[in-house]
Amino acid sequence: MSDQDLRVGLIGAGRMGADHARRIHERISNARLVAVGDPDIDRARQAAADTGARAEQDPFEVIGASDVDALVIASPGVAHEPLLLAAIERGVPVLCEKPLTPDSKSSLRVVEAEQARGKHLVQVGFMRRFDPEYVELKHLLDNGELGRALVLHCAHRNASTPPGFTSEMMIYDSVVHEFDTTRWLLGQEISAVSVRWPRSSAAAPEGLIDPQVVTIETTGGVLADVEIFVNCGFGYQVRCEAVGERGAALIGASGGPLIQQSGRWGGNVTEDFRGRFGIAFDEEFQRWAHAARRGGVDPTAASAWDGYAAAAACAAGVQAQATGERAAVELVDRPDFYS
Ligand SMILES: NC(=O)c1ccc[n+]([C@@H]2O[C@H](COP(=O)([O-])OP(=O)(O)OC[C@H]3O[C@@H](n4cnc5c(N)ncnc54)[C@H](O)[C@@H]3O)[C@@H](O)[C@H]2O)c1
Ligand SMILES: O[C@H]1[C@H](O)[C@@H](O)[C@H](O)[C@@H](O)[C@H]1O
Repeated sequence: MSDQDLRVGLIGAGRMGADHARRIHERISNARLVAVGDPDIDRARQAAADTGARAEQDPFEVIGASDVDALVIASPGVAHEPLLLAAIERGVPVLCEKPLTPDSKSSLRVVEAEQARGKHLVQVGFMRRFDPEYVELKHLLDNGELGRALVLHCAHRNASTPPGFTSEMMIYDSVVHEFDTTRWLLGQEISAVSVRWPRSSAAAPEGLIDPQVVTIETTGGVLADVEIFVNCGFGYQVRCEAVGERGAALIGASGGPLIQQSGRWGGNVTEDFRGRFGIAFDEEFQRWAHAARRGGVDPTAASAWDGYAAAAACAAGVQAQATGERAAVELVDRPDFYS
């Protein structure tokens, strides 16, 4: 620990926030956790325990604290907008968990507030951009080894959903990752979204149609299909196969080492995102801490604009889900500030 450390305030101390608290305390160099804010003070205390950080019930106390140099927001997506606007007003760098906000109008307000402040302060926690396999896939696409990309086949499976998880959340909380990876991998915007579904799994909670199949169209003429299955029961899987004119590449299909033991042959499936993307989260946070110590954001991470563009695709996805019709994505012109 040194006087030069980035002093981090964490907001939201649930599953993700508690994991980020440990990450900052144990693995991120030149950063230390100084405050944790959560309306559920017990959770704040639990996440702060053994880190030397204090716990606050009012998240805005953390945002306004003079000993906080930078913020991590890990409250639910519906709570992000007011927290982000307060952080931008204070002028501190913020790593906000995905989604930036659940809908495109509120995401646009965040983008406008950041522009008005005149400084890049917000980055969005689309951690797949830091996953070694995704990085390699992007490299293959960028250097043309697969030829021009034509199709992406994606599968996104969660073992189960927390209480209150809605059909819309399958889009703006889950498929939002594929909206971001599609834009990032291809360097193209999303132009339209369609959603269809097979018969629902008996394991789907009441009111949820699960799985669903989302089709993404891009401005460059690529099609991506996404199987989103959030109560698959067996674990966490995220796969992406890119098919190009001269080859195809698949990531996320291996389950680590091939094990033969006690009548069993095969690999492992991780329980949740913490196992599958642990390295990506660490890399994301280390680079963010480095940039935030200089008062800015990591240029390789998703910006507020990327968060807004993903939210606009989510809006089309939610509309397509409700109407059964293909929905076009409505996006404002990209300001020079984000070029
Ligand atoms: N990148 C990933 O793979 C990944 C994985 C899981 C969650 N997330 C994201 O992290 C965020 C949190 O998700 P989670 O699964 O930890 O949720 P969670 O429900 O487990 O925890 C959320 C916490 O935020 C607190 N909270 C609620 N309203 C708040 C407010 N206004 N201000 C501050 N705190 C508030 C709750 O009391 C709770 O402790 C979401 O944005 C989610 O999409 C990202
Ligand atoms: O909030 C979580 C998280 O973003 C996971 O990475 C994703 O797989 C889940 O579907 C989502 O609900």
